[in-house]
Parts: sequence; C-alpha cells; structure tokens
Amino acid sequence: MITFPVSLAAHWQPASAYPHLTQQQQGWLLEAGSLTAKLKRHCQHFSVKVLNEAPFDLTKEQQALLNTPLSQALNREVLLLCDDKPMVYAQSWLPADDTLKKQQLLSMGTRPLGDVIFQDPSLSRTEIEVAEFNEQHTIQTLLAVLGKESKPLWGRRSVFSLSNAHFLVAEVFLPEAYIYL
Ligand SMILES: C=C(O[C@@H]1C=C(C(=O)O)C=C[C@H]1O)C(=O)O
Repeated sequence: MITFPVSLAAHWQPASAYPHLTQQQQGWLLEAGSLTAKLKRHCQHFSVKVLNEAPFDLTKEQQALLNTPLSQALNREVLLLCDDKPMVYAQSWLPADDTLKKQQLLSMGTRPLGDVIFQDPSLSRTEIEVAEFNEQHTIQTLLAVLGKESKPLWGRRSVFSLSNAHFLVAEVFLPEAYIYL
C-alpha cells in the first residue's frame, strides 16, 4: 500500500558531507545537467510514468526552501524508466507561478521536465543536496509496489530557477539504477 505524495523527509546535506562517494555515485548524484538526458544516453528507450500529480499547499518551510511567497503548488511524482526498468523516482514541487505555467511545466504529462527546462538558458539550480534512504524509510513502500527488495537508496535534490520562478526537484535512485553498478 502506498500513499502519495511519498515523504522524502531525510537528512539532506551537501555532497561534501559524504567524502567517500565513489566516482560512479558522484557521477549520478552530482550530475549538473539533465538527469533525463544522462539516462537517455544509457538506454534504448526512455519513458516517464506519472505516479501522481496533485495540488498542495506549501508550508512556510517549503516556501522558504523554494524562495517563493506563493502558497499553492503542484506535487508531481514520476518514475523515469530505461528500457521499461524503473531507474528513478522523482518528486517535484512546482509553484502555481505564471512562468511555470507559460513553460507548460504544470501540465507535462509523460514529457520529462528535463526536456523543457534545460532548453532555457536562464535556468539555474542550487547546490545539489544528497541523502541516504535506509530500509525503514517510507520510500521503500514504493519498492514493494514495484516488486523490488528493500535496499538503502541514494537521493538528490535541488531548487531550479527559471527567471524568477523556483521549483524543487528531488530524485531517488531505484535499485536497478546505474548508480549502484
Ligand atoms: C529535472 C529533470 O527532469 C527529470 C524529469 C522529471 C519529471 O518529468 O517529472 C523529474 C525529475 C527529473 O529527473 C532532469 O532531467 O534533470
């Protein structure tokens, strides 16, 4: 049984807090470009499965994290699949901002956010934060739904900015992801 949105509450830290990351882990966790594009380079067929998309009210903490006065946002949860294998669970908080509406980011469906936002030269992102999700974390309920054994998972998040619109993207690497190879 899974409840959306899946909580990604974790001890998010800069990657410098993990001095022993392998090259492979750094390569995926700290990819500054589009994760979509990186995954596409590793597989024949890339796809997005939308798990849940729902409006929600941002808490004061979430507004501060997003550096936005807006209170309404869309919570978008997807799986990114390579050759039909789930590689990444992604959760994005998209405030109901005109810039994001104009960029169609609030109605992407199965188009990956990365295919749109990285086309915009004004795009910037905050320093990527990293977290570990142990076998007791709520995210493991997603593994059960996917028929996967629980295992410790790596995640990353950052806040993107397009002009003056800010949105958070968090990604958790699922057991078959290349980061664990
Ligand atoms: C931000 C990107 O977009 C990807 C696609 C997402 C989506 O469609 O919801 C969410 C997270 C990302 O992994 C990216 O490609 O880096």
